[in-house]
This record gives sequence, C-alpha cells and structure tokens, in this order.
Amino acid sequence: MVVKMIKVHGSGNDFYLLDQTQFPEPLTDAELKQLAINSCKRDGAGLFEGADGVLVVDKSAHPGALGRMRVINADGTEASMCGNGLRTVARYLGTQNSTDAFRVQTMYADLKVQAVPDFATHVPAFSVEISPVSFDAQTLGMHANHDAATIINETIPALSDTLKFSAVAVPNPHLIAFVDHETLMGPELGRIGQWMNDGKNEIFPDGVNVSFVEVLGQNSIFVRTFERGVGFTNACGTAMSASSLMYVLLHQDSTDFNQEIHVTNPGGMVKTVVHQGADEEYWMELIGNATFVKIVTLPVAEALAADFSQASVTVTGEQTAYEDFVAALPTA
Ligand SMILES: N[C@@H](CCC[C@H](N)C(=O)O)C(=O)O
Repeated sequence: MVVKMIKVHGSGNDFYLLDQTQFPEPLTDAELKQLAINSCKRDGAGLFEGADGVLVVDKSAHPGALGRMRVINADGTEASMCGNGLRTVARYLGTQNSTDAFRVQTMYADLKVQAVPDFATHVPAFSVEISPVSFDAQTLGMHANHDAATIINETIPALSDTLKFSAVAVPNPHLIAFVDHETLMGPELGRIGQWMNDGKNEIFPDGVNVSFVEVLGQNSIFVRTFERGVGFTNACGTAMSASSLMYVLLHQDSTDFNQEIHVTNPGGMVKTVVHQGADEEYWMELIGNATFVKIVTLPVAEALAADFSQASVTVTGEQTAYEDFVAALPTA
C-alpha cells in the first residue's frame, strides 16, 4: 500500500499532511505515531528535510464540519490544536470540496476557517478561528506558584526571578513572556522550553509551548517559540494567537480588541485579530499562508520502518514564491 502525503507549511512551521481517507482502512494510532516519529526527524534522518509534525485529515461525523484534523507532534505525542497546520488543512479540504468557508473538527472544537486573498502571487492564505481560550491551571495542566488558579503577567520564581509569564490554553497550553530583544534572542527560551518539556518537571508535567514576545510597535509583535513535542520552530500559530491575546489584554493603553495585529516570526509573518464574544469569551483569528511545498509518495510499510529510499516527490513551486514573499517583507 502506498501513502501520499503533502509537505505543507504555515510561516515555515512544516508538516506532512496525511489524508486517512486514501486508505481502505485508516492507519492505527500506533502507526500514526510511528510515521510521525520516523518522518519528522531532521538532519537527513527523516523523510527529506523532516517536519514539525503530521497533520492527519479524516472525515468528520459532526454536522457542518467538512473534515477532521488531528495533530501529531514530531515526537509522536498528540496535540489538541495547531493554528498553522489548520490553515493548510483548510486549504486542502476547501479545494477538495470547492468551498471557501466552512468548519473543521479539531480535538475540542469545530473551528471556522475561511479563504482570504493571497498574501502574494502563489502564496495562498487562510484565516482560521483559534478557540476555546482558558486561563485555568487545571485546563493548562499547570502547577505553579503554590498551585495558583491562574498566572497572568506574574513571575514564576521557580523558572526565572525576572521574567513575567502568562499561562493560557487556546486550547493547547502556552506560557508567554514579553521580553526585550536581547532576551528574545538569548538562551533563556531554550533553557525554559527544554525544562518544561522534559516530562519530569512538576510545573508542566505534560509539557507546554513556551514563547518569548517582543513588542515592535503598536499592534506589531515578534514571537519566538519553543514547541512542546517539537523544540524550536519557525512559528507556532496557536502561540502567536495566544501572544496576541496577551498583547491586547496587557497593553490596553495602546491597543484593543478587533484590531489587526502584525505578528512576525522566524519563518515569516501572520496577522491576528483578538475578539471578545458576547459571553466575554475570547477568540482569535489567525491569518497567514497555507503553502503546499511538494507531494510525496512512498510505500506505507517502508515509511513505518523508517526506510525512505523509495520516496518519490513532485515539487509544486510554491516554496519559491513563499521565499520571495518573505524576502520582500519589511525588516523591523
Ligand atoms: N505548531 C502548532 C502547534 C502544535 C502543537 C504543539 N506542539 C502542542 O503540543 O501543543 C501551531 O501552529 O499552533
């Protein structure tokens, strides 16, 4: 049996997109985990250049949802949500079903997605809903500051004497600190990210995505993320959405809800809009590229055995257009 996967990315956060409906019987969870671990390895050990994870697309039984997305991190763990990945899944399902606006089932919510004007020639873009939002320590799997119920712009002395963190689930867990440029680029993010995702620490035993955010100007931020189950990434869509939420909540003197925020990251840029609904709940729009880099086919049994020698590839040409788009972005 042959598997076809599409190499995709949003802001350079890259994935193999696997449509389970191509098989007579879907791959089992154990097979999906093995496929992700094998394919995502970097430095020539995985499938081509590897990836940050595998996006598993399947049918949805939910009325109104065109399909279902599951997210398997590079280390084989499953995440509840992936903002950059959802844009590419939205493009995939939208093209298949010839529609521009619909919902996609994810672990905790059926999220609204919509095609938007291309960011540049051959750089298609989508807007996706990021929700539900929670600050609750239990939802976050967080045990910090003597089991505080929430952490919003506070130090966590066990982590750092100086950095102020906010912990927010969107719904995957994020720890966010606003920092200066030196700290953004310095070693603290790696230290804290690795520690909080070592599977042994008592603060986030199930891990957490850690982001440092620099405010570049009004409604303009830069986000660098150490991802749970991945490590340093070019970009994390849910992290950029959670960071935008905290930017709005903590900078009410200079910004507000419903304003477009320009979010730069090591892999490119996205736009976000933070909303507050009628019941006071927060949700975000995440708007960015949904790039299909290449189509890869290989025998399933060999992929599961980490043998990629028979993989064949068809390049789409979109990556060159994306790189031109990024090269033309104004520098901060
Ligand atoms: N890159 C994703 C988030 C993927 C999940 C994350 N690693 C987790 O375990 O929560 C995004 O774009 O949101």
